[in-house]
Amino acid sequence: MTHNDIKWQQHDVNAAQREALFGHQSAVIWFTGLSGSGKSTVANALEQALVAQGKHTYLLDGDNVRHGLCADLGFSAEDRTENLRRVGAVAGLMVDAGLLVLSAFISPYRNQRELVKSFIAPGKFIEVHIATPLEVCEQRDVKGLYKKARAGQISQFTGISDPYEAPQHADLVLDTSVTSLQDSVQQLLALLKKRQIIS
Ligand SMILES: Nc1ncnc2c1ncn2[C@@H]1O[C@H](COP(=O)(O)OS(=O)(=O)O)[C@@H](OP(=O)(O)O)[C@H]1O
Ligand SMILES: Nc1ncnc2c1ncn2[C@@H]1O[C@H](COP(=O)(O)OP(=O)(O)O)[C@@H](O)[C@H]1O
Repeated sequence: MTHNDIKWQQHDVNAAQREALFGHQSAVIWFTGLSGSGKSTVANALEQALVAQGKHTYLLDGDNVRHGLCADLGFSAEDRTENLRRVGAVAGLMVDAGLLVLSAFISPYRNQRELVKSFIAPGKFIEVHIATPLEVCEQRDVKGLYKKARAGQISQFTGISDPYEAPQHADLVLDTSVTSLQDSVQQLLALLKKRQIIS
């Protein structure tokens, strides 16, 4: 496929104007971690806190995106990369629209997270590692998937039969086995303020 015949269209309304209308910066708060680590729970609570402050948000969640935009994809390394490429592109558009985007994807490989970051304007990609230990995630087994993975009923399950490459330079690391949900949200709000994304 070649894009030589497709030219980028410049529009007159830009991201900075949309941000000004919303009264806050746009950014992506990218949660990465094992299944059951707490990505969705923390992202959901942060979104509630941001909306309560009048911020404009959208939460992209792996489980939900895989019902639509990425319904054709599985869990091979290639499919996960394509899943995250599409989500990265969508998140980039949402940032351009002026939104605070929260995302909850395992995103297990460093190069996949770098790919996502490449879609986002510089300084607007905040990586949050939900570093809850595997033993705790497995004990929680929110969806019964670890049990199935251990029984060999699910292949390529992250942490069991597929790798998880922890971020080396995350903007924030939260372990939900020792940090309360309320504390996680407070730490995230403080980080967004420090980065001057929200006031
Ligand atoms: N093989 C395998 N490995 C990991 N996870 C699996 C697998 N099969 C199904 N699931 C369920 O799919 C959810 C992960 O989807 P993601 O889109 O976040 O994964 S990825 O970023 O593309 O790796 C994940 O959701 P969370 O538990 O919310 O993380 C699982 O519920
Ligand atoms: N301090 C905490 N922070 C976030 N989640 C917690 C915490 N303590 C227990 N949990 C539980 O852990 C589970 C995390 O599941 P979930 O958010 O779906 O994880 P993920 O999206 O990473 O798969 C939920 O059942 C949640 O109630």
